[in-house]
Amino acid sequence: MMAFNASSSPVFTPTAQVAIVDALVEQGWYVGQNVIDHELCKALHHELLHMAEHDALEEAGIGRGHQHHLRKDIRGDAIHWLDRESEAQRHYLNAMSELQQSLNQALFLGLFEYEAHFAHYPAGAFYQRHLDSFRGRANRVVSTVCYLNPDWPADGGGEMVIYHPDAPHHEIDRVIPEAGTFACFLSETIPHEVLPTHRSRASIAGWFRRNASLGGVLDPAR
Ligand SMILES: O=C(O)CCC(=O)C(=O)O
Ligand SMILES: [Fe+2]
Repeated sequence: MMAFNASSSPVFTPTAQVAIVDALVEQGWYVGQNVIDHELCKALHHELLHMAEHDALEEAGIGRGHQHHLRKDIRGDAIHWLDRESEAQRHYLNAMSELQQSLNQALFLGLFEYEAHFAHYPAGAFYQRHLDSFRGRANRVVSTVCYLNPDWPADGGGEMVIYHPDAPHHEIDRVIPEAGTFACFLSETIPHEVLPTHRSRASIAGWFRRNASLGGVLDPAR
């Protein structure tokens, strides 16, 4: 696995963290290009491709717990949950902890933990329009996506479409999954989808969560 030197550079560009918080307050979503350190993206991309080549990814499903099932007609990615097993993962997760603190200070969201998985969409895969959290479930509060693909071609497909919270068919942005791009949005209100990709597409999807207690049963982390 590619060694990654964490002492090299900060994960976020200095202004990004402030811009993310401001955008979430103002409009509920944020997209920035060249925001995540390129060397880090390269190391994380390498790690994901290595797992994809060695059958170390699991097919992603929908629903949690007993309701979890595969639906290739809804989402076609394969995933691996981040587990701090590499320096690159630890560096990324540490930056997300910092972002969590900024979000809590500015938005009083009471974010409690962060979970994230690598996602690999093979050519032809997509993820239909969805919300990452259901209103009132209070589990996933803020979603993040970090893209890992260098030199994504104009005809590569695989864009993430962000829709208006009050008009779920009204497109408000289309995000090219280029390495360095970071997206962040409120999980309960922002509908989004991944358009069919024409080539192998790599990303890290993550969620800041609140600790939701459901009738005394703690909502499982995943
Ligand atoms: O990869 C993306 O652009 C978004 C993925 C997504 O919506 C999800 O995993 O919930
Ligand atoms: Fe999503």
